Amino acid sequence: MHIHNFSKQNTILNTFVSEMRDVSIQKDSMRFRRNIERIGEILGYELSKKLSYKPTTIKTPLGVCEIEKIDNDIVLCSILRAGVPLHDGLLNYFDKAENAFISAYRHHKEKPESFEIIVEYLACPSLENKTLILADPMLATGQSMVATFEALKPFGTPKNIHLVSVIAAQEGIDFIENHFDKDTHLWVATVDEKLNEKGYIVPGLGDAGDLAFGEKLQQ
Ligand SMILES: O=P(O)(O)OC[C@H]1O[C@H](OP(=O)(O)OP(=O)(O)O)[C@H](O)[C@@H]1O
Ligand SMILES: O=c1cc[nH]c(=O)[nH]1
Ligand SMILES: [Mg+2]
Repeated sequence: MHIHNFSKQNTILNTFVSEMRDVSIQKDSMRFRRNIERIGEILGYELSKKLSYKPTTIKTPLGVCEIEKIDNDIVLCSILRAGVPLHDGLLNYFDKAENAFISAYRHHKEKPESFEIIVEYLACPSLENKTLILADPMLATGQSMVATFEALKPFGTPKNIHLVSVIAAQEGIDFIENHFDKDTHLWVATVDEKLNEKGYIVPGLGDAGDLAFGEKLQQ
């Protein structure tokens, strides 16, 4: 897997991530969602450098010019709920992309540290020979990403796959590397060192879905 971790470069991306982490700022849910969206825009721009391009002739009022334009059929798939603002950011740039949505949530069994991933809702176009961008801001254990990928398999085989996250745990990256093809790209704003006993990323930011959309009752 090709891992693109942008945290070592000094850019405004780190400011957006820091606002999402900061307990004195992150409770402003509009800013939290907007920061995920802005990160989606930046990572979308970065991943566009790995797409295929073809020369296109553009007619202006004064003449013609040759411009290299994206040649990929993109399907943008995000994992509900926290994936929604990241989806919006990516769709701001890949405005012609087809879209897929999948629900994946942690169902806690008797103990808080034991959970399974429940996939229920799935709406997806054909993925055959397309470029799949799979977006979820948090890559913790990696189980949601892998469960999503498995659920998408009946929809066809994508030509290339790009995974987009805001914060990943190294453990989650190690897990998904065993399930995705080695040509897969992971675009991530930052990588954190560990997970706690409940599978939350440390230092991380807490529960991204709750911060973006409010707390939910446990199922
Ligand atoms: O890598 P994993 O260990 O699978 O964890 C990551 C998942 O956890 C979060 O979703 P969550 O289950 O909190 O759902 P929500 O977005 O509805 O809050 C996040 O958006 C990922 O989907
Ligand atoms: O740290 C984590 C792990 C999973 N989901 C989140 O929202 N945060
Ligand atoms: Mg959540």
